[in-house]
This record gives sequence, C-alpha cells and structure tokens, in this order.
Amino acid sequence: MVHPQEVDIIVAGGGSAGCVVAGRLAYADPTLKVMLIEGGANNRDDPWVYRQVVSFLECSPTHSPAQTRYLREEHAERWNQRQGDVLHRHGGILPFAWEEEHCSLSNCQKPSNSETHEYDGPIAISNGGTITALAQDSLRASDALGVPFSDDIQDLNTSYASEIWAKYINRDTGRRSDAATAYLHSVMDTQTNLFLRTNARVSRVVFEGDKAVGVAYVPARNRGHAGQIVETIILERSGVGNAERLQKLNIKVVNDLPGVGEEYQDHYTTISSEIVFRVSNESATSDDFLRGDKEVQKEVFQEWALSPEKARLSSNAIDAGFKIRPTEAELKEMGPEFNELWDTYFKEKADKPVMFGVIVSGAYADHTLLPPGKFQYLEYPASHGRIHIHSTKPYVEPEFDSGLMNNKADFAPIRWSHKKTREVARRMDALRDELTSHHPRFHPASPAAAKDIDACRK
Ligand SMILES: Cc1cc2nc3c(=O)[nH]c(=O)nc-3n(C[C@H](O)[C@H](O)[C@H](O)COP(=O)(O)OP(=O)(O)OC[C@H]3O[C@@H](n4cnc5c(N)ncnc54)[C@H](O)[C@@H]3O)c2cc1C
Repeated sequence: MVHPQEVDIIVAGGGSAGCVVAGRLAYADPTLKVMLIEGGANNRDDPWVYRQVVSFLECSPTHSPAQTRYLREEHAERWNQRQGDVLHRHGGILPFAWEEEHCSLSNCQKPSNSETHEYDGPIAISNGGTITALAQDSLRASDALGVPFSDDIQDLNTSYASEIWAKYINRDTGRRSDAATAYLHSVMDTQTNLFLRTNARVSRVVFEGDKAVGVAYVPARNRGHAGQIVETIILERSGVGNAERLQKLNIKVVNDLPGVGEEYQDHYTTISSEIVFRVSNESATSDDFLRGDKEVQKEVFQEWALSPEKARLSSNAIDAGFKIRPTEAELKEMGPEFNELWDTYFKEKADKPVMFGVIVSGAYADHTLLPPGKFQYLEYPASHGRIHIHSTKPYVEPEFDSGLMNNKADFAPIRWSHKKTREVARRMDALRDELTSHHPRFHPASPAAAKDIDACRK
C-alpha cells in the first residue's frame, strides 16, 4: 500500500501500547489516517513469534552453543534478525475493561467465573496446549506449603494462591496472542486507513511552537537496541524533558519536564542462573528441544504442524505458578527496610502479591553447564532506574541504569521468595536435586558459596 505524505495521527513504536492505540483509533474512525512507525521488523504470520517455546528461546539471553548453532544453521535469516526487536512481540496487557465505552481487550479462555475477565476481545488467554505433570506436581507441593489452589489467580484480587498458569495463547489455534495480530493486522485487513512502516526508527517529534506536527525518522540499524524505552529517548530528542539536561546537548526546550526518563521500574526475575533443579528422568520437559536435539526438534515441529492447539510448542512451558505475601512471622525476619515498604505500600493492599513464582518445565539456560537430566526453575518479581540520551544523534544508544538492587528494601523479599520457591520445589515428587552450576561463583570457603544438596528422593 502506498503511504500518504500526511496522516492525522502518528504512533511511534509498535509495542503492546502502540498497537492498541493505533489499531483502536483507526478502527473507531475510518476517516482518520493513522500511521504506526516501528523500529523492528514486521511480525505478520511469523512462526518465530506465534509459536511460544520458539519465541521464548529466541528471547532468551542464555542460548547454549547448541541452541545458537541450531538457530544459525536452520534459520539463518531469522537469526540475523533476532537481535532486533520485532513489531509487537508481546501481548503484555492485563485483561481489563474500559468501563465507559466497553471495549474488550481480551478473550479469557481459561475456565473461570471471575467478572474481572472479558470474553470477546482479540487477545486470547488460556492454559496453552499442554500441561506438564510437573505443573500438577508443583501445585500439590504449593498446597503442602500452605498456598492453596485456585482456578484463577489473575482476577486482580487474589494474592495468595496457586493456579494452572494463564498464558497469552489462543487455545483453538495454539498460537501466541500478540498485540499486532490482534489490533493492527486485523484492522489493516479490513480498512485502508491504517499504515504501518517497519524497520524505521523515530528520532524526534517535530514541533511547531508547542504543537506536535510530525516525526523525523531514520532507517533502523544497530537493531540490537531498537527496543529501548521509546518515550524517553524520543521526547528528550524532541525538546521535552529536564531543561538543564537538554540545554547541555543544545536541544531547544519545548517543555521542561524533569521527570522524563526517571523512575524506570522493572521486576526482578530469578531464573535459570539461580534456581535450577534436576527432576526425574520420566518428567516431560522441553530441555531436549532447547538443547538442540535434532530428532526431538523435528518431532516437536511435526507435532505443531499436525495439531497446533495441543502441541508442546503451544506452550511456554510455564504451566503452574503462585502469588504470595509474607506472613506476620516471616515479616519479622525481613528487616527494617522491607518492613517500612510493607507498612507504606503492601499492608493495606490485600490484593498486591509481593512475589509470584512459576515452575518452568525446562531450563532456559546454557545447557553446556548442565549435566544431562531434566530441569525446572522458578521466578519472581520487584526497583528504580533511569534512561537519558547523551547525544542528539539517532543511532547513539542512550545511557541506561536499570536501578536493579539499588534499594535495600528489595533484598529481603528476594531472599524470602527464593526460599519459598525452593520450599515448593523440595516438596515436589519429581525433584531429584538442586544444582549450583549456574550460581554466581564464590570462593569455596565463603559462606555465600552454595552447595549442591543431595537428592531428596531417588
Ligand atoms: C521476556 C519478557 C516477558 C514478558 N512477559 C510478560 C507477561 O507475561 N505479561 C505481561 O503483562 N507483560 C510481560 N512482559 C512485559 C511486557 O512485554 C511490556 O510491559 C510491554 O510490552 C510494554 O509495552 P510498551 O508498548 O510500553 O513497550 P514495548 O512493547 O517495549 O514496545 C516498544 C516498541 O517500540 C519500538 N521502538 C523503540 N524505539 C523506537 C524508535 N525510536 N522508533 C520506532 N520504534 C521504536 C520497539 O521496537 C518496540 O516494538 C514481558 C517482557 C519481557 C521482555
């Protein structure tokens, strides 16, 4: 489609938010011309995006050499692209209703009676294609630890329970639900007022006085960092941000907003580097696939080709998980910093879990460091950083400080939740032992050094 020279609305960045905004606006008013400009590639019908385990593997920073070799050899073109971001990779949207003008975002396909969910939106949420026995085992173990099973902990109220984990997967097609397919491609298929420009990096907004009248963009390159925090970088290059900072770069100030680029927040995930367990050899996991076993990969891809809705690829291997808050007794052991945070933030908000943990039936980790066997790991969240430009040039990457671990209040809940997830794992029938191969290296005499524990059950 030929793109017009002028449009009414330009959306910069085709992530979850950009796709929803562009798609919904174009859909709501077909007389509006809307253009979305995205730094990454188009994901339309891309099997590397809509097959869950594959896309997870591609996102993983911890490819083993075997995985890397497989990706390079079998999917050279895609591998060359992988460092770049892809248009609207993630569903990334909590199911919620826009109350005033009811406009469903999600389609909950999980068995649930909760009124929080919607059932007629374009982002499908289900349990995925297959549920592993390890998931059931971990739910039972969670219950043994006092974390009860619930059919739905994604109702925005439950903060202490476990469930078969909800995923952005369409139960009927087995495909991952991504924002672009749901909001963008679907509108572009039926309307002619939505325009998509990919592989294009927006450098700044063009202002006339204080009115935004357009954007400047350059071809995307150095795609490894395309997916930075889009708003800050574009805003600062456009003259919106801390005036002092902007003036140092000779950028004309349009609006002095000191908060731009501050208060970056991300959640902690402790995954393969910390909590890897060996499970019984009978346990079904995705390790052989991730390890790059050719035969298994062939079998898994064939399975997908025949029945994607129940294939192993129609899952991200995260089949069960829980949300928890500390008990009164546990709070006493969690130190003054976290207790202050608890009192000011969590205490009165019974719907806020402090941590969530999931069991992953397979290690998204460097398999060369793992002895042969089967693994799973658990993860949990929680701090403030910042991002700012230090050059007006569009290809110069910004300064970024994730801020992780810069607040002592985060230490105690990380320790606490690490122990909790380990407690769950130790109660699982399938557990064989805990591995230290991916732990940080300490001097053997250091009290911080972890030790492999012997098998709990043989
Ligand atoms: C591995 C992983 C797992 C996650 N799992 C979940 C989950 O299960 N549930 C959940 O709710 N959330 C999850 N999230 C978080 C979720 O993906 C994000 O919160 C969400 O995507 C943020 O949406 P956004 O539109 O603000 O930004 P993004 O989705 O990051 O979109 C920004 C887009 O802008 C593009 N871009 C950047 N700079 C430019 C530029 N200058 N010009 C043009 N385009 C540009 C990028 O390529 C990108 O496509 C996960 C995130 C990660 C990384």
